[in-house]
Amino acid sequence: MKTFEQLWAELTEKAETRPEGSGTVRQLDAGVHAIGKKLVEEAAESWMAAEHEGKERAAEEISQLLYHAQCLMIASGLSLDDVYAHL
Ligand SMILES: N=c1c2ncn([C@@H]3O[C@H](COP(=O)(O)OP(=O)(O)OP(=O)(O)O)[C@@H](O)[C@H]3O)c2ncn1[C@@H]1O[C@H](COP(=O)(O)O)[C@@H](O)[C@H]1O
Repeated sequence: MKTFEQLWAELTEKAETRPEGSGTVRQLDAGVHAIGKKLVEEAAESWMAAEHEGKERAAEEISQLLYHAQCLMIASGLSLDDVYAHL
């Protein structure tokens, strides 16, 4: 298990070091447009899971939504503080 901040630290490190076989590096290389599409897909899957598939599936889909939101932030050059400033 990891927190939002721990995942962020892991993903920003991967973006910098670009380890072989990292799905995150692949996502980032695909760019903002491709990541944005994935984010929307995960948002829809989160909605469907929450409405029809129960808590466990909803939690799983929402975790993927958060992962792709972080990828979009990194690909857009945003920091956590840039986003937290609006919360
Ligand atoms: N939390 C996640 C995470 N959530 C979602 N995903 C990606 O999102 C996909 C889920 O999308 P779908 O449900 O649509 O599944 P899919 O259709 O099989 O996926 P695609 O074919 O569309 O890629 C997964 O296949 C992963 O590619 C994630 N990929 C990585 N992480 C974490 O990110 C960290 C770094 O990962 P790597 O960069 O791969 O080392 C690790 O801690 C991972 O646990």
